[in-house]
Amino acid sequence: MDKSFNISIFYIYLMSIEVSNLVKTFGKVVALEDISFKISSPGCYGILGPNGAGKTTLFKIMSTLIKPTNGSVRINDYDVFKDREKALKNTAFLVGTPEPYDYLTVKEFIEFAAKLRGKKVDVKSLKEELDLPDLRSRCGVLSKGQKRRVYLAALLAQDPQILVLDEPTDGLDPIEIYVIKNIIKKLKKEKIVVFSSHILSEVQELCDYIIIIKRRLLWQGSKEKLMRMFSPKSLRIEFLYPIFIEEIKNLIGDISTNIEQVEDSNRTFIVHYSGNDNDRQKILERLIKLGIRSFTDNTSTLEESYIRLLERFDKVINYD
Ligand SMILES: Nc1ncnc2c1ncn2[C@@H]1O[C@H](COP(=O)(O)OP(=O)(O)OP(=O)(O)O)[C@@H](O)[C@H]1O
Repeated sequence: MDKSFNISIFYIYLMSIEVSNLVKTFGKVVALEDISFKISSPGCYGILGPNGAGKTTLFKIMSTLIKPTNGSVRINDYDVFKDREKALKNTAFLVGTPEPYDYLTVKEFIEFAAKLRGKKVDVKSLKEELDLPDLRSRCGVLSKGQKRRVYLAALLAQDPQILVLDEPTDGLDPIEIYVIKNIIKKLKKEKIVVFSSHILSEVQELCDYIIIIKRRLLWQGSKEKLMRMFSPKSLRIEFLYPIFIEEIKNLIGDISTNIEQVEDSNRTFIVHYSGNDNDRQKILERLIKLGIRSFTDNTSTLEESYIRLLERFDKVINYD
């Protein structure tokens, strides 16, 4: 068997993050309550949750910045507190707003980061990839977005297997966001990228797997499954002639979960249904009697599924 193939299997096999029964309290505030999940293959993993849900607390524990009240985090099968050096050797964190050292030049800072991990770095190719500022500039004079890119470049220079990025695009301009998104898309093919952002279109674009926390773990699973389970499907139907909503209700009221009239139109309606293909077919067969001009399947967004999931859990979980 090809030797490089063997090595790459071994490399992938080693990558893992295992969070077990994690609890963190700050006095009376319970930030994390019994969180467990395991990540063990390359991809982009979105950690989502509303403000104060515990995401940063989780990342801080993973990076050993703070200790948990209970539970453990293992990275590449090493406990991050008991075997810190081995656990974090191939892991890079961008948590909070870390900044490169003011008095080092961009090149010096990136080389310094690589040296810390005993790696050689091609700073010029990183400059191209991340559209970095002049390598001779002192980091202290850079803008916020430039500093973020330089810091990210320094993390990449360490060639980690796992990257934990807490809101890496927060406060950046659209071009900078575009650059960082492209880097993540590239990295996730071979590495584990754990990523958090409040911009759910970004998460939808980048992440394959979603973990939602709100103090407790509310969801873990593929993005597709989340969107399938928490977004009822809908059809946008345009009729040939003006229609009263009651006429539609009379025909499909037993199948549709909700019918909305599109603003300023008495011909276009959004018909929500369970997502079942048979129901979709029945809706169209029955409404054809009213004269359909066109119809499209409305695609739902991750944001809609996320909001729906939180609403559902808020009804059953008492967070007080
Ligand atoms: N050092 C601390 N002392 C006291 N309470 C804290 C501390 N750090 C976090 N908390 C509390 O723990 C909870 C979780 O905060 P955390 O910053 O982890 O949330 P988050 O999901 O990252 O929020 P955001 O999306 O707003 O960044 C909040 O109620 C917060 O007030």
